[in-house]
Amino acid sequence: MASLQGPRAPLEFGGPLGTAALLLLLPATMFHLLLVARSGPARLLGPPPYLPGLEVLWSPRALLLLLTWLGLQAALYLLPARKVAEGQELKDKSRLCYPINGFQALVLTALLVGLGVSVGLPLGALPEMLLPLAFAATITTFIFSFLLYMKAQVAPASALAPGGNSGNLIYDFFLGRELNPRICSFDFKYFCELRPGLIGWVFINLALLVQEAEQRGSPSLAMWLVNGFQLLYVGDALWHEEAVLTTMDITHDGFGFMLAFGDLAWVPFTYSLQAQFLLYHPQPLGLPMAAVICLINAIGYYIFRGANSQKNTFRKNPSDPSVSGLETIPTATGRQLLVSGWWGMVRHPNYLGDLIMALAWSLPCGVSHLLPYFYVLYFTALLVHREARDERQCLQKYGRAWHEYCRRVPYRILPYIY
Ligand SMILES: NC(=O)C1=CN([C@@H]2O[C@H](COP(=O)(O)OP(=O)(O)OC[C@H]3O[C@@H](n4cnc5c(N)ncnc54)[C@H](OP(=O)(O)O)[C@@H]3O)[C@@H](O)[C@H]2O)C=CC1
Ligand SMILES: CC(C)CCC[C@@H](C)[C@H]1CC=C2C3=C(CC[C@@]21C)[C@@]1(C)CC[C@H](O)C(C)(C)[C@@H]1CC3
Repeated sequence: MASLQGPRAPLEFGGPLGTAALLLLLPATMFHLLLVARSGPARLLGPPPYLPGLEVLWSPRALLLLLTWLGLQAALYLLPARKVAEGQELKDKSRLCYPINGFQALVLTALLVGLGVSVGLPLGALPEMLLPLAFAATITTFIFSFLLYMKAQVAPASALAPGGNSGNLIYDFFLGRELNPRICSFDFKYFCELRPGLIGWVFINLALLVQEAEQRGSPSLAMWLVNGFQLLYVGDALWHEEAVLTTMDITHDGFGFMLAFGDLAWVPFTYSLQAQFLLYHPQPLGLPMAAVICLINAIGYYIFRGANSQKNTFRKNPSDPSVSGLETIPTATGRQLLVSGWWGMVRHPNYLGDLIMALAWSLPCGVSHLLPYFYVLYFTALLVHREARDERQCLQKYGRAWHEYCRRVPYRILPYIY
């Protein structure tokens, strides 16, 4: 099939071969982590304790639970929103509308789960279902991505993403062809990015905490910290939901296997790894160390939130008093680049804050195992790769002004180091 994207569009993730490998590697890694977290030695780099058969992985009950969860989150998405936000301008100069009711969905889900628990819903039984749930989520995302691929076949050219339309089936299936696949006003990518997986992650964490309390009388301090930090992260993402409309995922990437699997399977089942590890490998944690870890998380959050809010405010209204005094570089597009404040420190201060928080989420698990640090390692690789992708796109968008920005702010993520 002929290439549908420009002849100069570079292939990402190692092209068709790299993406074919990732189609297998990502689910395999997720299952490896789930199996190893509950094994005695919990060795990240060792073999899994056993290879589960279909009788362990396949459960109609788990599939039903997953579909009920997706249905519930979709229903909450469709509830009246406190605000409807406009997305970035599209190729055809139009803008899409998005409901801002993610935080409301989190609160309503908490109320519904609370109600369920009060009438006997066994939340503490969820950890035992993680393997079949992850399997159901994997199958569902393969089918979902296939449907998204088929839907893109009939989408107009203006609705296609800049990447993901190379003409190679595997590559395009992985990256995603359509930028904003929708049925009526229901936006699949926006829905998946922030709702079922992210909210599912905090409820899996909560179930692990409840199970720990059932096994040992009360949740450990380490489990409280991991739950608290990650709830703050998810609550923050939903509170600032509108900001996701300017991320690369929404404005640039198509919706295919990478994001569908990432949002619906990878996030809930691997981002809850620290809490999974703690349930099977309790770790002592004293108050002074807990205080230090809280401080690290607070510093990370302060940088992450400060940097993201500064850029979002500036992009929405450059004359807002909180950003109007900052130094900027003009670009040929009419947009400006911040060159002081957080964005004058490094070119991705928000990544730095996110990485500091990632470390704080792993530290409560002690230093006896590498496994709970998987998130820090994976996230560093993801953000370094993401930074390089963003850098390429910014260079294309801003040309000489971007070179000037790089000259004035030479470090990417970590001052004086990288
Ligand atoms: N937990 C997780 O798994 C993940 C979390 N994240 C987090 O998501 C958040 C969003 O990340 P992401 O979408 O990658 O990227 P950013 O929010 O960093 O956005 C990058 C864009 O910001 C704009 N920009 C860059 N430099 C400047 C500047 N100096 N002044 C003004 N605008 C600038 C450019 O777009 P333009 O000029 O067009 O506005 C650029 O394309 C981050 O906090 C990240 O840590 C990301 C991935 C995974
Ligand atoms: C499976 C692959 C290895 C890659 C999948 C990547 C996805 C898991 C991530 C891509 C960008 C993400 C973002 C968030 C979660 C992870 C994914 C989907 C985010 C919603 C987390 C919360 C933050 O506050 C945010 C800024 C809203 C994030 C946006 C990007």
